Amino acid sequence: QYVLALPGWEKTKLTYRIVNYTPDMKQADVDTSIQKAFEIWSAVTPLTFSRVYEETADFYIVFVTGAHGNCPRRFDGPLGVLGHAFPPSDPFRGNVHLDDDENWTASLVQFNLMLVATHEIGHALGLAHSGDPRALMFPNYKLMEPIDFPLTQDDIDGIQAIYG
Ligand SMILES: O=C1CC=C(NS(=O)(=O)c2ccc(-c3ccccc3)cc2)CC1=O
Ligand SMILES: [Zn+2]
Repeated sequence: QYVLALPGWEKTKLTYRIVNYTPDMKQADVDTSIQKAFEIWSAVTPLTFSRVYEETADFYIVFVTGAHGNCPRRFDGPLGVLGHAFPPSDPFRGNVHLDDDENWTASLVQFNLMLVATHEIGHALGLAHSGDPRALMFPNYKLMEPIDFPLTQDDIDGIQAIYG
């Protein structure tokens, strides 16, 4: 009986750690933005995400710039790529890196952390980019109105194809 290599995580109870903070925002706003980003995905999947503080976690939210640690990818200074994350099939899975050469906000001013974090967490859960310009997994950042943007059906179809 072969084990199906699911493109997603093999468990539904997942944990995340906020490793460091950006100087652009109040720490409480970072906490809230990240929590909401995870909630968006847990609302449409059987997945749950709980925050841990010291021990190992499934997801690490890290603010970094340029070349960072042993990460195979590097950032490009202000603008350009805002973040990157690794799919569940990748040995770096769970790492969600945000480019701290960007200006991070909790408002409509770019770049809204919750928006970008939701996109990157979508990747970390196994989603690729979407062709739907309204989708959260669309490759280009654009501010969504209103700020409590809903997932599009395209995003929901994508994540439910993996976690059903
Ligand atoms: O794998 C990649 C490669 C390039 C990326 N570009 S980005 O960091 O500028 C980015 C682009 C779009 C978004 C986004 C799109 C729709 C809604 C919310 C965010 C977030 C980040 C993001 C990414 O995850
Ligand atoms: Zn990285």
